[in-house]
Amino acid sequence: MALLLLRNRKASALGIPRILRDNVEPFSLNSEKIIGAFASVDVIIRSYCSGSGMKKFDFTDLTRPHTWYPLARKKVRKVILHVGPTNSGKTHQALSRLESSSSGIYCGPLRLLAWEVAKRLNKANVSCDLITGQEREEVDGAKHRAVTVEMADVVSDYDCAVIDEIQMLGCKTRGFSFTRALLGICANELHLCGDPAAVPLIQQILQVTGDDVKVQSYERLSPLVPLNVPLGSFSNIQTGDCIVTFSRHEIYRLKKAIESRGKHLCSIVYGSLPPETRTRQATRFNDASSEFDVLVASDAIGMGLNLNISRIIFSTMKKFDGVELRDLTVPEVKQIAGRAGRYGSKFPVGEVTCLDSEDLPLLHKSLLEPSPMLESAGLFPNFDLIYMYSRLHPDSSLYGILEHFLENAKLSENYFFANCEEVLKVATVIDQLPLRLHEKYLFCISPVDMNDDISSQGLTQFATNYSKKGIVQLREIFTPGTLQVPKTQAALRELESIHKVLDLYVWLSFRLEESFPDRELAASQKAICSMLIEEFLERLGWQKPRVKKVTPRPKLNSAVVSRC
Ligand SMILES: Nc1ncnc2c1ncn2[C@@H]1O[C@H](COP(=O)(O)OP(=O)(O)OP(=O)(O)O)[C@@H](O)[C@H]1O
Ligand SMILES: [Mg+2]
Repeated sequence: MALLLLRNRKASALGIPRILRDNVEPFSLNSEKIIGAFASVDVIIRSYCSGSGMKKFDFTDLTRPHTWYPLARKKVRKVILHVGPTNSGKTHQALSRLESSSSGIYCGPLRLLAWEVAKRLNKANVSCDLITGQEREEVDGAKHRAVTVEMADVVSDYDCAVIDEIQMLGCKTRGFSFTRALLGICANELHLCGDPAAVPLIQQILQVTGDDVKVQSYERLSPLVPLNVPLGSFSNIQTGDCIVTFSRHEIYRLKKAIESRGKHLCSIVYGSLPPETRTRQATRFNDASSEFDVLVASDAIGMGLNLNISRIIFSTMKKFDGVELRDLTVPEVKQIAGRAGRYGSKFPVGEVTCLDSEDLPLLHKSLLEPSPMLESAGLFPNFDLIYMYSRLHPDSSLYGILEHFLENAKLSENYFFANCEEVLKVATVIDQLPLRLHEKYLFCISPVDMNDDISSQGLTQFATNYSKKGIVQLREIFTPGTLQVPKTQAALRELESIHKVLDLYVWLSFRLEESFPDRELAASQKAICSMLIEEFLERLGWQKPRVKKVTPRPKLNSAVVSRC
């Protein structure tokens, strides 16, 4: 096994799932900025706590979050809400405006969407950087950037900004990053794309900012037809079908069941596949000349993506949400179904059905119902507030500070406090280490999956080594040259986890550059992981007994593996 596991396995029992995972950047942790910001924060604290006119400042008062972003508040932003059903051209319209702007930023919920946008802008000769928690692809002279929403920049001035899938501000875990982008981005024009269910809440939130808000409504560009007959049997699968399920085990089972009939080959997309593997699988499905003409996917395809899907088939209408097996919600059904028959794809009409007839009534009902109106948006204190609070309570652990915020935070009715259960779990581990507050905070918001043993051990090992030596060599936790094509599902799962640890190293290397010096090695090992996973996917299931016409891709070279 490539990872040298922790001696103390206790840490792995602390599960940190995916909450504030995709790198929240409410505070840029680069040393110069930290010192500068801390100095100004100290001035604020002194001014509140010194002298006879001392006034007690309540740092847990989060009722006026729009005041956290003074740069954005200097402008009256022209906010355009592009709302309508899926596949109605909302994002397209906002991107057209972004393309013609003198400078701009696109913020999306998925790396895949940010990639798509950077590609589109660069193709249109508008130089555009791609910035996600783990990637920085900078283009010379670029004045535009496509980012994942957690990387939204609230300290620069843009001509135009786009926040895609804005209804996600109601998401319990990631919502606060959308709120931060909504309140904090400083731009002349701010385009928000999403579900009409978010309109009243956004209008209410922006009442206090003084922005000029307009709503532009859209209709679906091509029809989406709910079918009255279920798929019934896999022998009815056709080219362009996408079958949706929510467990990894089911995805592999369905791929095998479809391919064993000898008519179709399946690409697969699910959340824990490395993002680059997901992109290649989706691209291969989209490519009309590829033999991979069917897609088996989880709801990882559910947001904003443009795929060549003719028919969505729900293999189930239930999903395990970490607590219980529940029915899919109306927005989930609409989002997923909305991937069929995208305008401009080779399928002008989209269809949607279920595998079993008993699921059809819920599908039909969900497609007819409007999404429930959003009532509040996520909020989380930025690092400045946490730091200020810590200065007044110097003995508090990060866990203690966060817990205090959680219990005492005062919010207006438009907001809810982000679910930070998972961050608290990391804080209990990190608080054991002799680290400064901002370092602890950084590890707490890193993209670690503490539900995953290997991933959580990776984080603990990185933080422990960092606290002891100030430098973390990748080789201390990872032995290059030991990666292999997985032969079993368990080995595949392990390789996916190793990919997550390498991804975490790369994430940390962008924030603690000198202390995590092996970014290139980690990135190259990550690439090898995804190639090996793809190798596994290709070997899996039934293969047509003839020469395959597959798009050339780098062959796995064992010499490369052992050299790295
Ligand atoms: N005016 C247009 N001209 C050409 N293509 C368009 C136009 N409007 C939309 N499209 C294309 O139609 C497809 C769907 O558009 P878009 O992605 O903007 O929809 P959307 O409303 O954002 O959907 P979703 O809610 O699923 O994100 C895209 O491939 C887009 O490029
Ligand atoms: Mg869109």
